[in-house]
Amino acid sequence: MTKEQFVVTAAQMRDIEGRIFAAGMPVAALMEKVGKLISDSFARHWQRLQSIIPLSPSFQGGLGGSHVGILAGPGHNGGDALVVARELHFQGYQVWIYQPFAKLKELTSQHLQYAQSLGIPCYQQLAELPSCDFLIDGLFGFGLEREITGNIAEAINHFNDWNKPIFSIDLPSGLHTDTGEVLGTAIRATHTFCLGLWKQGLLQEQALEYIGQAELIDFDIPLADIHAILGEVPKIKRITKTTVFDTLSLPLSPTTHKYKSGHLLLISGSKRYAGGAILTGLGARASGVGMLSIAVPESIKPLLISHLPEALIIGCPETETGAISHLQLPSNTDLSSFNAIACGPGLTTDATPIIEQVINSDVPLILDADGLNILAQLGTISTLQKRQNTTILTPHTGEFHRLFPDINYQDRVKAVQTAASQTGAVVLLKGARTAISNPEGVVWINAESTPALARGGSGDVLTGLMGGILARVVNKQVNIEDVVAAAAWWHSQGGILAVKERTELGVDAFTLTQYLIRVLKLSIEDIL
Ligand SMILES: NC(=O)C1=CN([C@@H]2O[C@H](COP(=O)(O)OP(=O)(O)OC[C@H]3O[C@@H](n4cnc5c(N)ncnc54)[C@H](O)[C@@H]3O)[C@@H](O)[C@H]2O)[C@@H](O)CC1
Ligand SMILES: [K+]
Repeated sequence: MTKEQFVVTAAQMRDIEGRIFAAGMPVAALMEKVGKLISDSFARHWQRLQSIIPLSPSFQGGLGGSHVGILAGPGHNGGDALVVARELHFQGYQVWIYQPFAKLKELTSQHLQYAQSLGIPCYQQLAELPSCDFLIDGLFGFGLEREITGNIAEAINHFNDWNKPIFSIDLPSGLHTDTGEVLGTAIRATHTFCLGLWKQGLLQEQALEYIGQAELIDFDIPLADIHAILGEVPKIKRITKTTVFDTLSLPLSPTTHKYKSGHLLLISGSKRYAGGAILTGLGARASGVGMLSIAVPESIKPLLISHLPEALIIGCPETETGAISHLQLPSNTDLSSFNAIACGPGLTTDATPIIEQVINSDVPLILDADGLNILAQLGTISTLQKRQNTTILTPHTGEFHRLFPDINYQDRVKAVQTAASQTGAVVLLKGARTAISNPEGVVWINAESTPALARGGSGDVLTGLMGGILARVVNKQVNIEDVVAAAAWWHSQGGILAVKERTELGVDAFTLTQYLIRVLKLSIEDIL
């Protein structure tokens, strides 16, 4: 595993840190190292930002004219900030410190004393602090243990109102390290320098409006110490490019043939929602699946053929409302002919018999959209107990609530873990930070995405893409949650690339399908 994949709580980080100190690393030396890494990273951002944001009227250009406000708290987060203050001072920035606390930890107090001896102005009263071009927030890190109130809360709100770039050290002060909840009030950072390992709270949706652009500052925590606390196979992980490429099974074997590259059956679409079937098909196309069959109502078969000439389109008898009434597979074919089935987009809830049929089959199955709505009507847990083979559920929040009305989804990580353990399925809960859990509670979080994907049809593309990957690799001893994670990552990276080229408004679901192979190509080039 790479450092980028680990996710820790405050307690775990403290234990990991404790091992490093017990092994002989001096606390002060580590703080020094971290402070230097932060100031270097800040300097890189400063170079970029000074050219694009309006600076204070007194700004003269050059480091000396750039006013940096350092917000220093009472603990070691404040200590980090004070090391940064000293480093930036020596690099030539004009630095001011805001430090409103009466009592500081020993090391923090020493750094403050030295900074003051260098002539760096230090203010305890907010009103005395001059206006700054940038702020560095070291008020609280993972040691925040209760709500922020009084003059500190007022100061945080005041800094947020300044509308200047704020660089938070470790995490924006005021966020709960594990849940991302705002404890009273919190700094709205434009950048967050997360120290050492990703804190769980930074991957929670409720934190997103506060963390801005987040980056990991790697300060060389030994892997042995991480594994000693998180276990050999950590429970909660962040999806990265490396994990995805381990799962995609590339390059192809030179002797492969189409059936070795998987056969996927998509069951999707209705007369009313024909587009869902097309988008699911185009998502599956990008997966490189060897054989693609798509079951749709007979009346939309010509439309599907025109969009996906490579696929076998199976026209099925339809209900009066234009939904598939029952599957009519070609002769010599039954459901066991397929490596995977993905089912749901555009079906309408009139397709109940189809869902019952695929649930009763012994084939790896993805249920999405109306597939999930029908499952909820049938009774989620009792119905899935009948399943022998892999099941993947891909709800958005509304569908999740219909499937699992008793599970509180405020803490999304806990919610997917509970849903997966109750059903035996792998559950993916869609959102700005999609979370995926297997029944044993192993969780993947997709930490990079774009709000541009919050559009109709985007989920259909994901279902097709995931179905195709599943069919390709399901017989290759992969973990099912890794397949789901690979699809989620690929889908959102496609969206991110599309935003770069077309803006956030330019990523309709069809356009997204056109970016999937492009982003894969760029990622492969990046890895090689
Ligand atoms: N984990 C590591 O290995 C490293 C951690 N470092 C830094 O150390 C930080 C953690 O340091 P600490 O444990 O000292 O914790 P913090 O610096 O996050 O803050 C703890 C202090 O704040 C006080 N406090 C907590 N909640 C408060 C509230 N609501 N209102 C007022 N005061 C409150 C506590 O009494 C304590 O004095 C990290 O976030 C990081 O910045 C780095 O120095 C180097 C390496
Ligand atoms: K902070």
